[in-house]
Amino acid sequence: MTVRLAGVGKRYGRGGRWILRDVALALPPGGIVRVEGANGTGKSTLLKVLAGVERADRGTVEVAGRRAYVPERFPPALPFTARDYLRQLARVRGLSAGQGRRRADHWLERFGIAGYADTPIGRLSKGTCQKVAVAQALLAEADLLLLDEAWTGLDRAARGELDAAVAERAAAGGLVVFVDHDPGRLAGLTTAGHLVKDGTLHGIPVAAAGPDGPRTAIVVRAERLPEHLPGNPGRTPLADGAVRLEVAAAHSDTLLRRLLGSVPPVHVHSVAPAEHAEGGRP
Ligand SMILES: Nc1ncnc2c1ncn2[C@@H]1O[C@H](COP(=O)(O)OP(=O)(O)OP(=O)(O)O)[C@@H](O)[C@H]1O
Repeated sequence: MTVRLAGVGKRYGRGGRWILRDVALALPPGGIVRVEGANGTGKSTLLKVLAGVERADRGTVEVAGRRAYVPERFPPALPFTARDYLRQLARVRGLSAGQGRRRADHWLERFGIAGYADTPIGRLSKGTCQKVAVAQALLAEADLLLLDEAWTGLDRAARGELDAAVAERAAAGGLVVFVDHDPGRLAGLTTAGHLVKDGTLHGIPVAAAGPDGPRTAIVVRAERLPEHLPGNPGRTPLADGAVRLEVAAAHSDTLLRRLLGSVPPVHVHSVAPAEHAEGGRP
């Protein structure tokens, strides 16, 4: 398990109201978990406890591995440029200077903000600042990624990138726990859901991409395919050297985005519903 909570209670200040009263939670690696609930019920509090930025007042909190967290409110007036901030954070997380540089540049590029890399964070627009907040968490490649309304304020392209990044993290064995008020967020990718109510968690159904649901086949040709791909597609080598990837349709957009952004490049030959795909279904 990446996360195991038992009997967790949290209140702010001695004698304060118990926000979380009795939370039990066990989450294995490789999942995407939705946390929902009405305003003020304790969703952010739960994520803070998971992130280790707030301590539980009772119960046990076990988290295996490295954590990264996008808080609901990102402190915007930091005395760094976006690039320096990301590099600093990478260093704090134990990455080498070279790795930090590469990952900072990678995420600045993916979120379309490389042009703002040398701008002090305090002068960035709200949405650009949010992209930096998201990038600092993603560059850690953490075992537990916590996203508190991380999509808020992002433009459409960045929301898609974040969706893809979440799918990639889960495909690589990471656990992602997110709070978002959009009920459709990561629909089809989410593996479990919990409602926070009256200080406890209640399991809720999620529209997971079932093994019997629609699938998409993508035929590609590449010198080298990335090891981890969103949705863990099945890979079938074809006679002409191409590879047929088959994935749950809900993952196909994120998989395509990942393939199109791959280095070395991946050439996409066809995309089709699996039953009509080139090469047929195995
Ligand atoms: N630092 C704090 N000090 C005191 N009370 C706090 C603090 N942070 C949160 N609270 C209170 O704890 C309760 C739960 O807040 P929390 O932010 O966890 O809820 P939420 O479900 O994430 O809400 P929202 O959907 O509005 O973001 C609220 O009543 C809030 O006022």
